Amino acid sequence: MAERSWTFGGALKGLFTKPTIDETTWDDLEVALIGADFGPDLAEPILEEMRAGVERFQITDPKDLKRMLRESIEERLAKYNPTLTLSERPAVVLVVGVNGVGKTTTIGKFAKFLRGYDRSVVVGAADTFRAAAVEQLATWADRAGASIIRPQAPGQDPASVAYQTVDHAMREGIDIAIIDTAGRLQTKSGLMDELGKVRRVVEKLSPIAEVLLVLDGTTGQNGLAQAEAFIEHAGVTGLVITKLDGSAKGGFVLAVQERTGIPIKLIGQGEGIGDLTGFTPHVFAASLVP
Ligand SMILES: Nc1nc2c(ncn2[C@@H]2O[C@H](COP(=O)(O)OP(=O)(O)OP(=O)(O)O)[C@@H](O)[C@H]2O)c(=O)[nH]1
Repeated sequence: MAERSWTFGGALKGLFTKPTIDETTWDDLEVALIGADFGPDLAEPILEEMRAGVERFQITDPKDLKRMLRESIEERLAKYNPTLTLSERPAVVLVVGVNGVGKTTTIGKFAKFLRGYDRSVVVGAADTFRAAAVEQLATWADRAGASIIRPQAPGQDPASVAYQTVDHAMREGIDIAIIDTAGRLQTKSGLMDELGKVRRVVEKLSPIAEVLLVLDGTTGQNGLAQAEAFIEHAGVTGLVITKLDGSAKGGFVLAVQERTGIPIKLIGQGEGIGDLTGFTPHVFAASLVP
């Protein structure tokens, strides 16, 4: 991840190469933070903290300010625990989020990621209304070396597919069951009812280990507004931020964690099957402020 290019790093470059810290430093830093989608709620306190630090430690070298910024971001990112809880057997993972954010791709990448740790995986295609979605998921499962439970007929009750997936995992001794869910229904309450039913039915067999909400990192704060219903109703335990490859919006990662109080657990950085990593605040902060 460290070798990825982050536009935010570029935005800060000119800033930290000036010979000394002056009044323009603060304007430039504010513009850079807002531009990188930290949002005003975070940009303000970070700026204040940096100003106070510069004063207190009599810092004049922009390089020292840069180090202080990186440390502050890391500390803020590390406030939540990014560890996935997958010790149950099977560990049931529900993946939720609106369509188009990269949910299917993430499930494929996640299955591959887990296979890399020698965990067996079954994915459940509980987004049953779109045949194309089932096929797309099947392709990813195949590439990842995971098995798949599909609906027997289009439009089959998503909860029954989810049930069959967990049941299959239990019978076959499969370590992880990842369940894809619908991202859009006619109404928000319909969607939440459906998710609620999936949960109840699955929980008859096994506790749910993780509910991962997938968010598109390029849509920033807007994307978060779209996902509000999931946060309120779906019992989300972790966030997955996708499409961060080459994104200028890396600050969104910190903003979304602070706004929701839900830890980031996975980061998607490309369309390839290997382009998913766990979330490591130290590495991420170093990528944001290189
Ligand atoms: N650059 C980049 N593209 C991604 C990433 N994750 C997903 N995508 C792309 O985003 C698009 C949508 O991804 P899907 O996985 O189909 O999204 P979805 O949420 O399942 O959407 P539906 O299939 O419409 O429900 C695809 O073109 C993916 O290749 C990522 O981390 N980086």
